[in-house]
Amino acid sequence: MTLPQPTGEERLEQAIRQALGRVIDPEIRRPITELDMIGDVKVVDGHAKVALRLTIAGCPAARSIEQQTTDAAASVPGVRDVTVDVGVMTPEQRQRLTERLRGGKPSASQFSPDSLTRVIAVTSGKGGVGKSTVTANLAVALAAKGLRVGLIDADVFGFSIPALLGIEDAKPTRVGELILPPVAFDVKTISIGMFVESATETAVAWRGPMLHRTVQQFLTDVFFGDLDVLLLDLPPGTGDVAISVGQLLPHAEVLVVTTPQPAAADVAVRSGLVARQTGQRVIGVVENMAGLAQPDGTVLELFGAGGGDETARRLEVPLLARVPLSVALREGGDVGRPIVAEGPEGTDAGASGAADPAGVALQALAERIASMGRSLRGRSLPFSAG
Ligand SMILES: Nc1ncnc2c1ncn2[C@@H]1O[C@H](COP(=O)(O)OP(=O)(O)OP(=O)(O)O)[C@@H](O)[C@H]1O
Repeated sequence: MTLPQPTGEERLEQAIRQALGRVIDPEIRRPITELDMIGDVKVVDGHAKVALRLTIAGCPAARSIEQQTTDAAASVPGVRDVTVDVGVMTPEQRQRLTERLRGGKPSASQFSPDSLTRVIAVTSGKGGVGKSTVTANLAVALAAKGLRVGLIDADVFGFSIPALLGIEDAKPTRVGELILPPVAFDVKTISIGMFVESATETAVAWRGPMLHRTVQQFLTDVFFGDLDVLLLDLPPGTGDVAISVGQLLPHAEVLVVTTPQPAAADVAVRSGLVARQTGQRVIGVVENMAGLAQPDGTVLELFGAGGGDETARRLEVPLLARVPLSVALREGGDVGRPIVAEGPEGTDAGASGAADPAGVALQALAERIASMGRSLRGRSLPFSAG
């Protein structure tokens, strides 16, 4: 028996589907063919017609997906021109997609102790010590090393992460019950700030249970996909969010950011101790705003010295980095371009030819954290008895 051979046009249609497998949805970060976003593909006399189903109407990535679909189909030899019919998924198709993305599991935290993702919460005793700046740079530096990184900005009092990453106007896309986090510098980012109506409306007035539900929702309904590292920028101090995160992510590792001021060590130590009480493991301390090198070679210790060492000593953990005061670091934050995104050349201080010491220290911090591997505490290990 001979099987019917595909016609030339059927072969072209298959080749187009294959080429479309290279188009990645920028928010979900999977090939559009895997997401059932491609419907019929037809070729007649070299004219290709591709049905593209967007996840939602008004999808912010629509233009780019349509263009990439056209380009991919047009790249197939034998295709003369391409028409892309853009439509939107039906509610049933969207439901199937969200189920698939959840891996068939019911709505539950994606970051249970058994997940393969390292969860690192960044905390500080008080505000303004540069916790968000350190977190944003750490996330971008880890992503630049090829790790898959997610970042939750849970700092209700000063959700500064979107601005630090240059996405202050980004709004997450909703696909059914799933929320797709905006991506900046390869970091999937979600922030409480993306859910308040205007910059002047703040979430500060939110009460504990509402904050708890929001953090819980971030962990269940935001589609992060497979991550190597999830960073959380906590509000300063030991308030409701820190406690909720402690309850929801008891296996998280904790990084404490403090300044060199010895007097700040008390509150920094306290934030580490509260994290510890919920079962989390403090992995180290970062001293930020350390001495500023002067042109004459001296170091200006604007905020004193010793706070990082003191905090690390009292928490019995290593001081992982000392990040100096840096105009370039502050400016990078102001324009939404983290200093580590510039790479070693970008942190170049110009005339002196020396890389910016804050950028170097943050890169080294990322290096050190990546090399620590993930904690296996609280995780059930595979056991084989034979
Ligand atoms: N090493 C540094 N050198 C110079 N400026 C810095 C440094 N670290 C942070 N800053 C600046 O200090 C200010 C406060 O930083 P940031 O918002 O990161 O602090 P924070 O601890 O997250 O504050 P909060 O928790 O209160 O929101 C910002 O303007 C930031 O650019």
